[in-house]
Amino acid sequence: MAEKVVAIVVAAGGGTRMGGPAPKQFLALGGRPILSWALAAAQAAACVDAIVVVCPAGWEDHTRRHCLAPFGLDKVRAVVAGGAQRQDSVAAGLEAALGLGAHWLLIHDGARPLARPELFAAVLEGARAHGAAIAGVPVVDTIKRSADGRLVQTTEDRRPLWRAQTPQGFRAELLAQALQAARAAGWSFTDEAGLFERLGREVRLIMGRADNIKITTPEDLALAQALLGPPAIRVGQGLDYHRLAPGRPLVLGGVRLEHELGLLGHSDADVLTHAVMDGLLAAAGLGDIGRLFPDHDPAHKDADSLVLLGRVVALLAEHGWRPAQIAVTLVAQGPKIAPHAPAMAQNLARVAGLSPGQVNVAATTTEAMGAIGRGEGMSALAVVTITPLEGAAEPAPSRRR
Ligand SMILES: Nc1ccn([C@@H]2O[C@H](COP(=O)(O)OP(=O)(O)OP(=O)(O)O)[C@@H](O)[C@H]2O)c(=O)n1
Ligand SMILES: C[C@](O)(CO)[C@H](O)COP(=O)(O)O
Repeated sequence: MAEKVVAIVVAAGGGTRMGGPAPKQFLALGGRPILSWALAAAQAAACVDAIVVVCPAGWEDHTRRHCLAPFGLDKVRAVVAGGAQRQDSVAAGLEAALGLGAHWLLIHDGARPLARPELFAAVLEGARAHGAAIAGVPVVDTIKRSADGRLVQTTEDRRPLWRAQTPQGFRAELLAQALQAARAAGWSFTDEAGLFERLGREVRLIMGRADNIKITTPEDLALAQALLGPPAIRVGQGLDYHRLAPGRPLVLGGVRLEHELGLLGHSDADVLTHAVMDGLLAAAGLGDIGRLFPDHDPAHKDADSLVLLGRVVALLAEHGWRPAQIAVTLVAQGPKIAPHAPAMAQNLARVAGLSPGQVNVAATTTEAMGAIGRGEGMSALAVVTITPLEGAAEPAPSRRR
């Protein structure tokens, strides 16, 4: 039977050097939590069989909802609470990993979002050969020593110096022994390899990459953002039709218009808002409103479509997206839409979290051609853009005011 490889992603630190509204691993980078990127790298590494996530105590639910659920991380088998020191967090992750039958461990910082999946494989290979291996990069700057942070004492020889990164790979039983020895002796280390060195064990260096940065300060966040490139924009199109019938209200963009006919449908049949919802769902790759709000579900009978739009916007947010711009055109022979278009745009903007300038409502007739021209119905076509949601960290359990 193949030996089991478990990645332990440690994300239980407080992020004190970063500051901010939540521990840094929950802050948004490119529209999604930093931790989710680190987990995605472990997930994408073919050599990793399972992942254990270590988060701050009290953040388990937040971690599951915001860092796991939206990202299809199906290798994650456990979310456990860490401790005050990194070592305690690794120990908590180790216990869960041993419970999963781990033979090999790859410890990775939840604060290193840009690690490449192939680095996991390279470190594992090094660990298999030597019992322990870590990613690292040679120091490239000239290194000065200063006792007081003002005056230089000496210039160090940088040639033997490396900057340690993660992943760090270990035979599981060796790491368990090392942690036990450290606990007994009261040793404390900023990385797991330090324990091995102290025990006189061999640790193999594997060439990492300079861009595998650990996000520690606000400057690192800006650098990581620059390395990721500009935020993605996605485009979606939505198209909807409804028949006109007597005895029905005519609601368009949440505005009720005086008209002898209204649109027929299971909900309030707000064709304009329906097209916008379909556009948003299409842009996020989340299907369409028929799938989300089936017309046989009594819960949606006569539903206010602006409320449904609110639910679509919330669903997008769960997947790390927010609306960026909405352009929607109503095709109707009458009544005259132009006087009401600003109020419709305002309604859509309010619910989508946009400013009115980011929403355009236009209308056209078919010059009396076809069914719509004969006043039998209306249609609407929306083109929308969405962008990654920034500041995805929700109000934090431990820092909620
Ligand atoms: N008690 C701790 C401390 C750190 N870590 C994790 O170890 C990684 C590297 O640590 P560091 O960058 O020092 O994170 P913080 O401890 O959060 O940062 P700070 O020292 O600024 O508070 C991070 O993913 C961090 O969440 C952890 O799991 N448990
Ligand atoms: C493990 C590590 O990321 C390797 O660079 C680093 O040692 C963590 O140290 P920190 O002092 O907790 O930032």
